[in-house]
Amino acid sequence: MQQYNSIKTRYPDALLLFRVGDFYETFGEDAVKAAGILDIILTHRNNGGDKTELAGFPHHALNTYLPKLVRAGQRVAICDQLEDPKQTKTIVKRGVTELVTPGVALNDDILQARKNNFLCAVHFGARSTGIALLDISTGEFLTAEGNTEQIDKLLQNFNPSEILISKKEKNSFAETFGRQWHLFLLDDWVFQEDYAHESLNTHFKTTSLKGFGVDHLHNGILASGAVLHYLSETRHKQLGHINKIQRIAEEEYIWMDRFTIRNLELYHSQHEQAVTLLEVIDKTLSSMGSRMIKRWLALPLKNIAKIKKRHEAVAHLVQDEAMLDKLQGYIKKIADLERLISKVATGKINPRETVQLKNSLEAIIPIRQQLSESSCTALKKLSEGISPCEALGNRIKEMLMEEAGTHIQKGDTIAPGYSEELDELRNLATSGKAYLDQMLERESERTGIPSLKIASNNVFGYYIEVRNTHKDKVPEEWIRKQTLVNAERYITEELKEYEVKILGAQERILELEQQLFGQLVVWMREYISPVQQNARAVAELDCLCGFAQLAKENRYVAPVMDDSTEIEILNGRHPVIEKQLPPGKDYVPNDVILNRDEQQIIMITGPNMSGKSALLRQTALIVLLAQMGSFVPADSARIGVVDKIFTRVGASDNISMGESTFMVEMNETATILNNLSERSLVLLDEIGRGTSTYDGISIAWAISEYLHEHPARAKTLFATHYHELNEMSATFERIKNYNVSVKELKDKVLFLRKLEPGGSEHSFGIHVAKMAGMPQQVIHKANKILKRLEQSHSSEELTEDLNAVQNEMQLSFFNLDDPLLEQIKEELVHLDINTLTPVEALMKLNEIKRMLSKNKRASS
Ligand SMILES: Nc1ncnc2c1ncn2[C@@H]1O[C@H](COP(=O)(O)OP(=O)(O)OP(=O)(O)O)[C@@H](O)[C@H]1O
Repeated sequence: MQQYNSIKTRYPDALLLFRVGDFYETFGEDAVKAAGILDIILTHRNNGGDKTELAGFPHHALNTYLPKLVRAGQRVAICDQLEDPKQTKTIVKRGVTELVTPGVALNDDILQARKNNFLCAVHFGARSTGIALLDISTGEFLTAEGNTEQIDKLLQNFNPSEILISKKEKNSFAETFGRQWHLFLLDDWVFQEDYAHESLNTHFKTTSLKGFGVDHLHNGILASGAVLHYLSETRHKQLGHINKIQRIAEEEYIWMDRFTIRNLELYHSQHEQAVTLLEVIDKTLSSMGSRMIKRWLALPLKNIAKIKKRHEAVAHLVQDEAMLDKLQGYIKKIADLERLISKVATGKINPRETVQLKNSLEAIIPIRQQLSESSCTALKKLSEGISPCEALGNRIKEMLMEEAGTHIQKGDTIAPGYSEELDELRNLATSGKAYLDQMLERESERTGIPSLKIASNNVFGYYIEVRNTHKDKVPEEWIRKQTLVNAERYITEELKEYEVKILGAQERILELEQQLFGQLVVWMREYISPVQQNARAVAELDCLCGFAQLAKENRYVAPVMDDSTEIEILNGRHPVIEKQLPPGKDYVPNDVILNRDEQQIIMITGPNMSGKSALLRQTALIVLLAQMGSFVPADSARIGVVDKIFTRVGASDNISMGESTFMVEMNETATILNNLSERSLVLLDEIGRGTSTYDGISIAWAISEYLHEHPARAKTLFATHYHELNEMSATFERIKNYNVSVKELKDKVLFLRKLEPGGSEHSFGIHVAKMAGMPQQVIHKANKILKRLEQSHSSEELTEDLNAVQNEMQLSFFNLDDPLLEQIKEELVHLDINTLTPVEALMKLNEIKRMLSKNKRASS
């Protein structure tokens, strides 16, 4: 216990698995935790009068229990015996050999094959925030810095399993990025410039970080240094596979903030059962491809040439079915090269995995051949990134048995013919049987005992067994060892000698096999870089083949990309909803045309459930798919490259942040309006519905007007219940009205789901309530109230009011004498100070401050 306590004090925040003989034991609080998580028995032992809790499991079950502990959020320190207990008379030396944490895991049972497992560090600087992300299982090491919104988006995209921050930043982190993350706090001194540079340069064996293009990222480097610090803290020393650090070049990818990522349900869904875009489009066959497609989805391209290259490859694969089949056949045979080569670096690869590595490299050779012969330049280019690593494959083939197992200690790993010494020893060990048979025959003849038997057991090794009837014929020199009911067992000098030889040979075989395998693994480290490169090429090819497969299965077409600012989608469909319609129901396709000169804002009205949201989302998803390099669900699509996609859904709940839903809605919309660009695509779904009707209409109107008048002329789809907004098209030339058509039957509504020019007259909310099975009385009453309301304040009156206001006071960006003053006045005039909470007041103040600083920037 003394030894245990001294080790435990060094790992106070980890659960310590303490190896005792064949068991891993946990004690005290750790035991209580482990017993709860693992559902194993909690016992007590008397520790000098004190009762200590105890729970343990057999050492060979580590791979079963360790993942459970880590998934439950535990950091687990594995404390092993560092010497052979047989060789020591005192207490066995023990030490922690690995600290496994949610973000630092190499064990296949903890990792998910088709997902990256990122460890992250975040550092708040004075002007920007730095982030570093590392997947130790693949060797990817990324860094970036930016404002908190950008960092937030990266956190959403990369979804790290563990985040390192300095102790003093704990609260600011939670306030800025939420409390859902698994944090680990580091001492403040870890985030120091000298220390970070030194750690990184020592690790990469460089003198400066210039070569990686990250040397200007001051805060990013601090975060990256913290990541490396944590790796050494967790006893990870062999990290040759982490051979570069890359900047996440955000400016190369479409900007989507976290609301958009969430609203579009790209890879997380808001409801448990809902299907995400990723689930529909991921047709990759390898884990490497699956991890890459997630990255492509998180970071869709803006560079037309790069996008076109992907489209070109997909088009080729769609056309050449035979090639697609062949390539996918080879991809299926390739194991997770990226993770296998990481295991080479960390020394954790086993013989079976090494053979898998060789077989995967063999499957790559025909891929390279196919690609290099292709007439498609994009595919041909991909072949150049593949290196056959023939020497590596050959060496493994020469050294290892094809059916080598997972445990080197079990032997049968090194192929015959590789080592003369090994072959001789094996001969000796296997020729034993014949030798024994010979001896048996000889002794039987000599003694005249017909039923002699040679066998062995753990107690006294090899023995000769003689049945009682022949006991008297046993020669004198045989030594009796055991008496059974019907027989006696003897050993002889010859048998003893033989045994020593055989056992010695077996021991030496194991030793030699381990030694040779160890040498092979060290030698393989030379190949880390080319194998990683191969892994990337296979992943990319897998994604492209997946896109081709997706296109073929779902009738997707190649989008035409250009650098105009127009979007023209003909008969576009929603990629996810179309897959979920019940049999016999077809998705109704629709055209969406947006541009900056004529049809900048489409105002879509239509009853609940008619398909407004679906139309908005499908437009964003089609753009996203196109810019990821995929074909799109439409008859045709021409897309001027988009640089930002914003989506906002009215009254989305965000109670966890402690803000009112309407406040959140307004905050989110404000972010959009402050970040518009000429290439932005804005989707507003029922913005304004989180408040009273008149408030809602007014806000929706003002937002639409702002978008229309803003010099960026961002392309916008605005779905709304407020048919009053249709009046805007009369005044604002680039706002066009459309409605999602329905057919009104006697007392029900038929959804036609076709987008048609023109507004709609009412909202049909009550029809939907009826469809939902609301009791008759409620429907009846609702209809009555609606009639009364319509009479007392008709929508025409409301529209007239709005128009009057419009004439009185047109929002303008340039015409007002002092637009800033006007804006601030607008902000404040409707405020009721008495009902304002302090937080709301602060936010208001912040908004005004932002206006001022924006104005200052614009004028300078
Ligand atoms: N074009 C379409 N073809 C076939 N089914 C569709 C289509 N568009 C939508 N749907 C179906 O209708 C359902 C409702 O669509 P959606 O949520 O877009 O309606 P909405 O008009 O936004 O409704 P609300 O105003 O209540 O939010 C979808 O879940 C989908 O099943």
